[in-house]
Amino acid sequence: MSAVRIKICGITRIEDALAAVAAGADAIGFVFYAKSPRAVTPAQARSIIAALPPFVTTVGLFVDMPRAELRQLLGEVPLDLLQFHGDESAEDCAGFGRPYIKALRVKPGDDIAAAVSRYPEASGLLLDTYVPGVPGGTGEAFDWSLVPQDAAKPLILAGGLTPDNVGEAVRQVRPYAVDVSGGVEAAKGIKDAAKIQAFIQRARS
Ligand SMILES: O=C(O)c1ccccc1N[C@@H]1O[C@H](COP(=O)(O)O)[C@@H](O)[C@H]1O
Repeated sequence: MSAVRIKICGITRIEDALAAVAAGADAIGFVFYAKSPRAVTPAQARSIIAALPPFVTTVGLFVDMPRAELRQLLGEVPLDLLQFHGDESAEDCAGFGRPYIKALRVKPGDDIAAAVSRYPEASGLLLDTYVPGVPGGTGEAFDWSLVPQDAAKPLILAGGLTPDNVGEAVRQVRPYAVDVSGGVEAAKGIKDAAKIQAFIQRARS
């Protein structure tokens, strides 16, 4: 089995992006959702991306952004992959000329395999925790036993992951990738380089 891929999300500063890459992250994520404490402007994201070395996937996170606004943003920021984290349908996610992943917010009793089948064009599905009224970035984990072992798409595990629980999460779920935001922060929107290092080392050990 290949090594689990790792995305560090909610990057707002060049130094945090470089710390993530130096620690071995495969992807970094930018939150384009104004209500998030980790929100960045297109200009901020562009200047962080300009500082990156090659072969780092840049991901833009959106929550029900109007199509015209998203199209304009994609003309301004060189994003490799789109992460739809709201109530977008498969049609809402398509037609932007970029691969995408769709976040599913998981709650007890959910049939994740059935939800995956609703997004046949997605590159993968990201599993986050359902918390009423909050689209994501809650720092809460869900019941990992709900994750199917034979999903039709690569699964990215998210929601409340930390350096302390990511090793067990990877052992139990065997996801394609893991995604973290709050678990590697010193404060909202500010990453902690030591936590990023510990997270990546434990995810892959
Ligand atoms: O990070 C945010 O503020 C955010 C806002 C709106 C939607 C998603 C958001 N973050 C994503 O949520 C998951 C889990 O985050 P955490 O590790 O539990 O803090 C992750 O994919 C973040 O990218």
